Amino acid sequence: MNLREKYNIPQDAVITIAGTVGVGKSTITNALANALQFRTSLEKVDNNPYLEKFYNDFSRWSFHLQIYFLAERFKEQKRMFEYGGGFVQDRSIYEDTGIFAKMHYEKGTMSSVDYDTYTNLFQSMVMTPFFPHPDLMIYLEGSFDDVVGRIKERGRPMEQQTPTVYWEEMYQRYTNWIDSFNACPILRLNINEYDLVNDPSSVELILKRIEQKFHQIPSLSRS
Ligand SMILES: Nc1ncnc2c1ncn2[C@@H]1O[C@H](COP(=O)(O)OP(=O)(O)O)[C@@H](O)[C@H]1O
Ligand SMILES: Nc1ncnc2c1ncn2[C@H]1C[C@H](O)[C@@H](COP(=O)(O)O)O1
Repeated sequence: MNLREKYNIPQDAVITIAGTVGVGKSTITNALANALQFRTSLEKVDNNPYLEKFYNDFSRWSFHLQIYFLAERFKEQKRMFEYGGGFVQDRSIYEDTGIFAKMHYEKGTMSSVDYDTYTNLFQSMVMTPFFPHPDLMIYLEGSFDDVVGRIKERGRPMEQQTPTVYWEEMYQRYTNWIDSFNACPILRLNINEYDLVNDPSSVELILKRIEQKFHQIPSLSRS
């Protein structure tokens, strides 16, 4: 019996991983997909033509970057549902608008015209009854110091040069955003509850939590 069967996780499930930058989404995405024999939908940082420019000049590039991310995530969304599920996704599409676009608009690094254009596009593409939502969102949370420690340890130059207040603002926004998120069921996971880097077998603790969550919600407990 494989781990997916052991923990009664449907083979067509789509699980999305949410949480602030550096909290550990990519790490858990790969570990869960590997354990479940699911495909991954990864956020590609290296080939992003706007990301570095954006970190150098938020005002100049924030709109371009949001449009780019929206297009990429929408393509990925389509791919996941065309395959008939069986995916773990690194970051949900909801964070782009609920966290990033909103934050840049409210902080003055995206104009109101650009923000309106972006949110109209987002709403007509995503927030419609025709858009399939994930079966489960795993929301990763941890202390701000741990998260910033991980950003430093990972060492992406564009993130190192970004002032800590940027990560603080984002961290606060995530904390508020998740409390009112309701587009799909949520499993909250504290990053101190598992350690995929030093103890790969801790993926089973996470699978157990997913199984319990799927059981609590009748619409998720298909097999
Ligand atoms: N359980 C863990 N313990 C220690 N370090 C971790 C753990 N999970 C992830 N990391 C490290 O934290 C950094 C950020 O993780 P990553 O998965 O890239 O985060 P995200 O995708 O959320 O930005 C990486 O250097 C990664 O190796
Ligand atoms: N929608 C976004 N707007 C601005 N920046 C974003 C967005 N989505 C991701 N990012 C940035 C944040 C990080 O620097 C990289 C990758 O994110 P990570 O949380 O490390 O996977 O892209």
